[in-house]
Amino acid sequence: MTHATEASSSRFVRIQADDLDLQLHYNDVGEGAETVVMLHGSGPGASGWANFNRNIEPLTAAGYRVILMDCPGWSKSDPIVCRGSRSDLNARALKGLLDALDLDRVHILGNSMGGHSAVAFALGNPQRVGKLVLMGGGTGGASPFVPMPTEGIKLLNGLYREPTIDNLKKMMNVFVHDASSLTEELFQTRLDNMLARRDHLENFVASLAANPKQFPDFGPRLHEISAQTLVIWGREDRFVPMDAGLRLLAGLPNAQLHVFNRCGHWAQWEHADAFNRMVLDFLSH
Ligand SMILES: O=C(O)CCC(=O)/C=C/C=C(\O)C(=O)O
Repeated sequence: MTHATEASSSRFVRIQADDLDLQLHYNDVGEGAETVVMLHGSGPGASGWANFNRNIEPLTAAGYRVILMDCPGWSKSDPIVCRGSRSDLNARALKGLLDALDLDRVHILGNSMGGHSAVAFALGNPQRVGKLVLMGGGTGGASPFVPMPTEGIKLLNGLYREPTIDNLKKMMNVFVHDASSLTEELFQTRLDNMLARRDHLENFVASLAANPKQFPDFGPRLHEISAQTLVIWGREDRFVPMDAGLRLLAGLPNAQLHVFNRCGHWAQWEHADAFNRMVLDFLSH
């Protein structure tokens, strides 16, 4: 079997859905009767491939088709200033992508902003959702325990305003529990991704100025989602605190929660092997 690369799986599609008319970039890997869509987080330079490079192959090897959607305003997707709910904007973009690909029903795995967007999609399109996996995200809203914005989000916003290698390292050191796992190569790749699209960086800052609360609190509506949901969190998450995972567990009728010890905001990367086994088990039962 040949391994897919970012380049070999790179695709573009024009979506025209409601008031959205833009070009989206996505990666399409593997073949299978069931499809898992992966939605990345909101950091500068993030993309589906950057967030999930340790998770694609185990899923495709198990027989799933994996679609990595780059949200509007990230990577090779079109730029946008978001003045309303970014969770809902991404959900509309996902609906446009699934319509274009003729996919009726998919599982959705979302990281941070991707989790918020997966929940927004499930609320608007319940019949199109198989199972949900939410890591470090799923709803906005205040933490009862941790001052907000959190340390990680402050660093993330600072990096958007001043995209330097020093600010990138400060942010990434807070991403993970064990910063010794971060390599110079990883920093450089992420820096290159960021600086390749200064329009995305500027638009994110403009979006925050237009609406500081880009990710609404879905708490009051979580009970509407009947999809089986696996919520995964890092105990040392300094971006979106673990109590958000408890709010999801309390609100989603069919949710279970797994908390990794010694883990920051990137559970799918920091604990990739255990994460992949857990997701495969969850999807197949
Ligand atoms: O503000 C929030 O609730 C979401 C923050 C978020 O999505 C951060 C994600 C960061 C990454 O995963 C990344 O940049 O790779």
